[in-house]
Amino acid sequence: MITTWPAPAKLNLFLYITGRRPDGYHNLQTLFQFLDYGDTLHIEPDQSGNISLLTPVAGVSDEQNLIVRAAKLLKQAAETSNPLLAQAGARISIEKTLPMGGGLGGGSSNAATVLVALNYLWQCNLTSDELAKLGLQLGADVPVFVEGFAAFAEGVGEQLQPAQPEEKWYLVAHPGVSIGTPEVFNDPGLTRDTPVRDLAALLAAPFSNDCEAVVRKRFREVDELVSWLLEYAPSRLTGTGACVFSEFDTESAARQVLELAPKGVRGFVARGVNVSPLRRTLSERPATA
Ligand SMILES: C[C@@](CO)(OP(=O)(O)O)[C@H](O)COP(=O)(O)OP(=O)(O)OC[C@H]1O[C@@H](n2ccc(N)nc2=O)[C@H](O)[C@@H]1O
Ligand SMILES: Nc1ncnc2c1ncn2[C@@H]1O[C@H](COP(=O)(O)OP(=O)(O)O)[C@@H](O)[C@H]1O
Repeated sequence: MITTWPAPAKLNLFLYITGRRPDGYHNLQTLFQFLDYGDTLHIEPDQSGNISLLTPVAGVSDEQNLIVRAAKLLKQAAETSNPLLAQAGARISIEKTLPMGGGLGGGSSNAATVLVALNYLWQCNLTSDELAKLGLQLGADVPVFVEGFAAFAEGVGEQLQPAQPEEKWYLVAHPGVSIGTPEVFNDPGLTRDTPVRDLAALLAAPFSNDCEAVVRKRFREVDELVSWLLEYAPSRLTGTGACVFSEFDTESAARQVLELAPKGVRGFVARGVNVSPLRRTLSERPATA
């Protein structure tokens, strides 16, 4: 039977870089919230022993695709305690809506959805925390998508504590450029020494993103988009970009600004949600597949 699962986007409502680890990764303090908007995966479990992706993603080979890598990783991990899972297979297709390299976490969200969905469909019985730990091998953002609650994150993004930011409406705008995460983290001009603060202090201060200055400097398109949006609402970069978001109290206020968007700017309006659409979908399914 084909089953359908959401892979939502995330926003980094704030993002501060507090240091660089010996392995080159950066320590962060960031506030994640999900959007009620994203990709959709269709997954048909079978007994073929194979993982097939029926809809290749442009520019990403199947071996590199986080969808396929997540399915193989789960199968390998679950087989060690249940050899019957050697027969487990799946046919997966994706309706890709989220821009790649957009700072919306699309690839990480795809991986998390595959982990959560196949854990359910194959009845692997891994806990969310075990799945999140597996997911971290695929990307720093995967654990928050697996757990599925809005969270304050530290470490490289894997130390999570639940948070309840206000669920605002967002206009998310894409300036038409793709930005690789490593490109931003390798920039010599990046602020890497923001002092560590506790969550209460961070919530009380104006929210900002330490990546924004270098991204605006490197990409004129992002710089112009932020300047334009700031005329209407509080606006900033998500993750390492390229997307920029503006916050509004109502959907109609966000839509009014989207209608005025300059040529070349694509965008959408979505609600911020503290329980991810993936978690909601899972909780609505029968206890066993
Ligand atoms: C910084 C964030 C904020 O959400 O940016 P976005 O990618 O969403 O824009 C994420 O944590 C990114 O997570 P993710 O996209 O999964 O990154 P990964 O694949 O783990 O790492 C890609 C590369 O970025 C750098 N990197 C990533 C995360 C981190 N905390 N420090 C780093 O220095 C490393 O060079 C790494 O090789
Ligand atoms: N299923 C997938 N969807 C999107 N990107 C993927 C996927 N699998 C691997 N990738 C790779 O991950 C990179 C980051 O993509 P994405 O997560 O969408 O951006 P970001 O981390 O900026 O939010 C892409 O440029 C692509 O090379």
